[in-house]
Formats: sequence, C-alpha cells, structure tokens
Amino acid sequence: MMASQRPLIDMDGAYELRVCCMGAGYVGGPTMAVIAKFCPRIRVVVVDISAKQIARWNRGDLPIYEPKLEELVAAQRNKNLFFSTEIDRNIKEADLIFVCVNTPTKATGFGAGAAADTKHVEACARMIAESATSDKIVVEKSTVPVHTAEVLNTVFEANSSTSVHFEVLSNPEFLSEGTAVSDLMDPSRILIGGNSTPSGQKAVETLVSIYEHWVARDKIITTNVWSSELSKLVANAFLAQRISSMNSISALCEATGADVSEVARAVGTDPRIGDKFLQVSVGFGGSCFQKDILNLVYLAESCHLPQVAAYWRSVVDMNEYQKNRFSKLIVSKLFHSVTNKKIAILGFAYKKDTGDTRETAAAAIIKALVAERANIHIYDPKVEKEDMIDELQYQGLAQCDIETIHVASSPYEATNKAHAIAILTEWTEFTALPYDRIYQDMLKPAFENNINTTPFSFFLTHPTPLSVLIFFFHRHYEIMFDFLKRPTLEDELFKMKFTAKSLLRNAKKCEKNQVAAKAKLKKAIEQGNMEGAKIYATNAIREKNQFLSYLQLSSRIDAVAARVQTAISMGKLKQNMSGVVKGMDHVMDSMNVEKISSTMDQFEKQFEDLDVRSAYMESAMNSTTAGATPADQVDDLIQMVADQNGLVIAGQLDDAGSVGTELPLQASAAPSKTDELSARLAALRKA
Ligand SMILES: NC(=O)C1=CN([C@@H]2O[C@H](COP(=O)(O)OP(=O)(O)OC[C@H]3O[C@@H](n4cnc5c(N)ncnc54)[C@H](O)[C@@H]3O)[C@@H](O)[C@H]2O)C=CC1
Ligand SMILES: O=C(O)[C@H]1O[C@H](OP(=O)(O)OP(=O)(O)OC[C@H]2O[C@@H](n3ccc(=O)[nH]c3=O)[C@H](O)[C@@H]2O)[C@H](O)[C@@H](O)[C@@H]1O
Repeated sequence: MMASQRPLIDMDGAYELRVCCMGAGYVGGPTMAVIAKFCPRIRVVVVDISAKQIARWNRGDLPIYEPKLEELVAAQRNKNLFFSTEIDRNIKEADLIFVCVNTPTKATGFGAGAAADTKHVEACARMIAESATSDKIVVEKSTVPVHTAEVLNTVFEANSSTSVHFEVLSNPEFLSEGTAVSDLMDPSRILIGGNSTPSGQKAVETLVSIYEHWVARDKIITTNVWSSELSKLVANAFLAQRISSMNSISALCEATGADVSEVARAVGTDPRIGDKFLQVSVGFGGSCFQKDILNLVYLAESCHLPQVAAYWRSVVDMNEYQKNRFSKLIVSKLFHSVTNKKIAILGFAYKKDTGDTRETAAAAIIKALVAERANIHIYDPKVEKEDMIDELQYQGLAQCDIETIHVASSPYEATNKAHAIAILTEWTEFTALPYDRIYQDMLKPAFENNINTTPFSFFLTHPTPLSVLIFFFHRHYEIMFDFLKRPTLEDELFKMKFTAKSLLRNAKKCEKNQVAAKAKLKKAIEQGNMEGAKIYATNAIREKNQFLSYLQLSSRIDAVAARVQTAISMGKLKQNMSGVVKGMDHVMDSMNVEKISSTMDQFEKQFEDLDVRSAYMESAMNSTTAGATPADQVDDLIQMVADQNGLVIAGQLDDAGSVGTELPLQASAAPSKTDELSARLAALRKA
C-alpha cells in the first residue's frame, strides 16, 4: 500500500505520520523543528552521517546559529522531534523522507566549477532503497539540478524490491539564513512538484496536509516536478541578479556622481520592480547564490543554449568584479600600500545573524589584502576560528598565508593599533561600538589636531580621504562607499573649517615674518644700507599683505561655513547647491587660493536665494594679493621705521634706486608673490 494511502494514524495511535529528514544542517534542522512545532501528531526524526552534528543537536549546543532556533528546538526535542545517527532504522520507520543534504558545486571532473555535485543526494537514494521495506514518499528539499527526481527514481528501481513504491516529490526550500525560523513559520509560498499520476497527486496531498497545519492553502503552489526543481534555481538566480545589477550601477554612480541609494530608491518604488534585494554590497556570499546560478549556467550549456548560459554567468562575473573592486579600493585608500599595515576585519559571516561563512565575500577581500602583505586581524561574534580557516582555505588561501592571520576575541583587540577597519558583515553590534574609544587606540597619520579630536562618529558618516579609517559596511552602501560618493555638504563643511584653520595658521606665520623683516629693516637703516632697507621693507609689506590675504580668506570661508551650517540645520538647502558642492572637494584639497576664492563666490551666490547672506569682506583676496608692492609704500615704510627709531635717512632713499633693480642675489631669487603663496600652501598641505 502507498504511504499516502495509509490511514494517517500510526499503529500505536501516537502519530499521524512519521517523517525522517536526511541532513541535519541549516535547512534540515530548522525546517524539521518548525514541522514538529506545528504538527504535534507527526513524529520527526532528523538523521545525519555526522555523529558530531547530531550530538550537538541533542546536547542543545546547536551546530548552527540561527535566531530563535535554540528555544524552538528545546521545546520540541524528545517530544516529537528527535536527532539520530540511526539512518537505516529511521528510513524503515518513515512514511515520508525529506532529503536535505548539501549539493555543492562540483570541484573536479565533468562540469567542475559549475555543475552541482549530487553525490550526497544519490547516496541518500541508495540508503533509502536499501533500507526501505514499505512505501515511501521521498521529498527533494535540497536544491538540485533539473531532472534529479529522475535519477532518484532510477536508483530506486534498480536497488529495491518491486513490492515497495517510491514517490518522488520536489519541495525546494526558500528560507534565508539569519531569518530561517520566521521564514519557515511564515513562508511567502510553499512549492511542491509532483507527478500527475494518481499516486503522484496523493503524495502531493500528503505533503500539502503537513504544511496546511500552519500555511494557508492558497500559499501552497503545486506544479510538475521539473517546474519545481527549475523554479528554485531561477528564484535564486533572480535574487542574485538584482544584487549584481545594483552593484554594477554602484560603479557607474561613483563615476558619475549619482548616489546609488537614491537610484535604488527611485527605481525600487516602482511596484513592478520592487525595493527588495537592491542593497549594494561588497558582493553576495552564501552557499547558494553562486552555486545555484552556476547550476543554471551548466543546465543552459547542456541544453546548447550558450547565450542563456552567458547571460546568467555574467551575474557571477559581476559579483567577482565587485569583490575585486572593493579590495583594490581599500589598498588605494591606504595610500596604495597595505604592506605590514594592520587591517581589522569586523565580520566574517556572509551576512548577519548567521555563523555561516560559505562563499563569504570577506574571505575574498582578506585573500586580496594578504596578497598585498597586509596584517589581518578578524573579529566575528558568531564565527568560530576553524570555520574561518576552512573557508579561507576553500577560497584558495595558502596555509602559510593563513598562519599570518589573527583571530581576535573582541572588536577592541582586532582594532587596537590598526591602520584601518573594514566592516564586512552588518552585525547589529557593530553599529553600537564606542568608536571614539576604538579610534583613540588606532594608529593615525600626522593629522592636524582638530582631526584627531573630531568625534569618531564623524568618521562613521563622514569618512574623508585624510582618514586612514575605512568603514565598509557590508550591504550598507551609504557608509561603505561614502567617501567615494560626491561629497555631501557636511563633508564640505568639515573641509571648509579645516581649510579656514590652516589659512589662519599661515596668516600667523606671515605676521611673524613681517615683524622679523621690520627688525632687519631697522638694522639696515642704522647701518645706512638703504638698498637692503628697501628689500626688507618690500618683504615686510609682502608679508603683511599675505597675512591679510590669509586672514580674510579664512574669515570668508568661516562665514560661508556658518551659513552652510545654518542652512543644513534648517533643512533649507536647495538642489542647485549640489553642483557647487561637487566641485568643492578638489578645490579645498588643492589649497589654491584663487580657486577657493572663486568657489566661495559661487557658494555665496547660491546663498543669496536662501536669504542667509550676510556682510563679509568683499574682494578680500583680489585687493590684497593683486599687483606688485608700490615703491612709495616701500619708501613710506622705511620712513616710518626710521621715524619710530629716531634715525635719519634724508636723501639716501633716492640714491638706493627702486626695489627690484639693484637687489642682492639672495633677494632677487625670492619667489614672486603668487609663487611664494602657492609654495607656502603646498608646504602647508604636506605638513
Ligand atoms: N542553507 C540555506 O540557507 C539553504 C539551503 N538550501 C539547500 O538545501 C540543501 C542543504 O543545505 P544546508 O542545510 O545548508 O547544508 P548543510 O551542509 O548545512 O547540511 C547538510 C547536512 O547533510 C549531511 N549529509 C550529507 N550526506 C548525508 C547522507 N548521506 N545522509 C545523511 N546526512 C547527510 C551533512 O553531514 C550535513 O550535516 C542544499 O541543497 C542547499 O542548496 C536551500 C535553501 C536555503
Ligand atoms: O537557497 C538558498 O540558500 C537561499 O539563498 C538566499 O538566502 P541566503 O543566502 O541565506 O541570504 P540572503 O539574504 O539572500 O543573502 C545572500 C547574500 O546576498 C547579499 N545581499 C542580499 C540582499 C541585498 O540587497 N544585497 C546583498 O548584497 C547578502 O549580504 C548575502 O551575502 C535566498 O534569499 C533564499 O530565498 C534561499 O532559500
């Protein structure tokens, strides 16, 4: 008699149905715990070839981390949920067997690197065929290539007695790690593929009746077996394709000044497109996306559809490009060399709320940084060291390189004396770390003091190219690539304040030089050296002019900064400000006085419309830096210094000639006003 035709009451009356699940991993464990919770009259036994895995499920020290799973398992364990290594016995006793084993990408042989390795699924089929003494419904829950059900049927036919009937169903799983329990309790849909034969349809109804304990019937989709098998691959390929699409657009945004999060929002609000899975990241990870797309590619190639294969392969290629782009970015932001630099990696899991590291983008980034001889320190709240090492090995890191990597037991240990931090998993705890404290313990370049004392939270939202701290927030583009995006007004505000301070310090230097030049002038007059006096007088006047230039530009920038600050806090900024802000970044970096001055002009012009314009020094730079020092100013100064010091210079001034015609060698080599100013500003930038 077919399992589906048996009365749903077990011989001892205790259970309606006996379920066995082969594979106690990320899918098998949580899925069976949820079935056990909602179906108290169904007995569920999860079996695995790994005794270690089963022991952990039984001990309560679960082999996987998944929110809410521990409580769920504890509530059902040894009631109607059991974990066992007795595979043969549990197959015999089961009416329905879920196959939940791993189906990784083939590593060797035909289809290596693309086809799914179904050896574990086939091994399960052989075990079932050998052990079964009564009819079984066998459910493919693993993600498998299309037509795997056919393989199972062939194995069953060849290896079992003719009196036992096997009905194979496809029932792919759509849960996501990190939200597995809630996904299982409230699934978007349940997909069941079965044969159209009466026994096939009966089997479908048996499986439907299990899910109906907690899932509405209209959410349960039934199809033929091949549609179900293929739908799973297509669903994952579509999700991954959205991420790759957005990642590709992120590169375009960086090149054009568009903001990818704004683009994602603008595009995703179209209900035909939807806003899910448009978050830009370092690259998607996880055991399934890449594997399932490659599986689809292999299927297309096997069906002689090269264009279809190439289309889907590009989703994986784009993912590789994004990981690579990101690694290069870290190196370039650390002044093009990470050799012997300590880089703290916060987060190793491929996403938050899971300890799973399979295909994590973190491993690819670490591999690239290790190749550049960086000193890597990793901290992850849930990933164990052995799992990190296994994944790094799997992703091709040599043993000798793995030995150079340190695994830290706290974020503080990882970041202490680090040159940079890369946050690669969006763990919630990373958003609440005391970054000011962490920053204090990090290595810093020779910053100006005001940067060192800037609150750390500033760097979190306003990374600047001056900063050696890098905050890459996996899946949180805003923070991740913030410093690559066009600068925000807040960024510019910071830069303006910094530039204003630098100019002020330069002004002070000029003031000092002016005093020194005047002292030399006095000495020259005393010695009757009128040629020298003219040179020193010229220098003193030039220093004074420069002092004024710096001072006035600094106060002009301060005034604009104050207006920007007010406008930001009042939310009064206009769209057209962004054009000015965009060009601002380079100008401030250049420390070119004329350019800064003209950018300030633009800013002020924009502010006229905002009604926050206030009086400030007009044409400050133009009047103070333009033209040469007039000769009469030089003479006046000499006269003034002579008078102040009771010195007589009558007639000597005319005999000395004009400045610039009879200058001593040293003085004639002195830089022009503009050159000197530029040189000072260049020196200031280097300091
Ligand atoms: N991890 C995920 O989030 C999802 C995975 N899937 C698919 O589900 C399948 C399972 O994935 P995971 O649970 O992540 O794998 P996993 O690697 O966590 O667990 C598989 C388990 O099967 C066991 N196993 C292997 N051969 C066995 C055999 N002959 N008899 C008994 N146990 C055996 C292994 O020891 C392991 O504990 C894969 O096909 C995967 O593509 C589908 C949806 C989500
Ligand atoms: O077949 C599977 O194994 C499962 O694969 C994914 O689930 P999962 O890999 O657990 O996690 P996701 O939330 O899909 O994230 C996968 C990767 O994509 C990245 N991601 C996700 C969303 C996004 O917008 N951007 C993005 O980069 C994540 O950071 C992560 O690295 C699917 O979401 C599940 O439906 C499917 O059942």
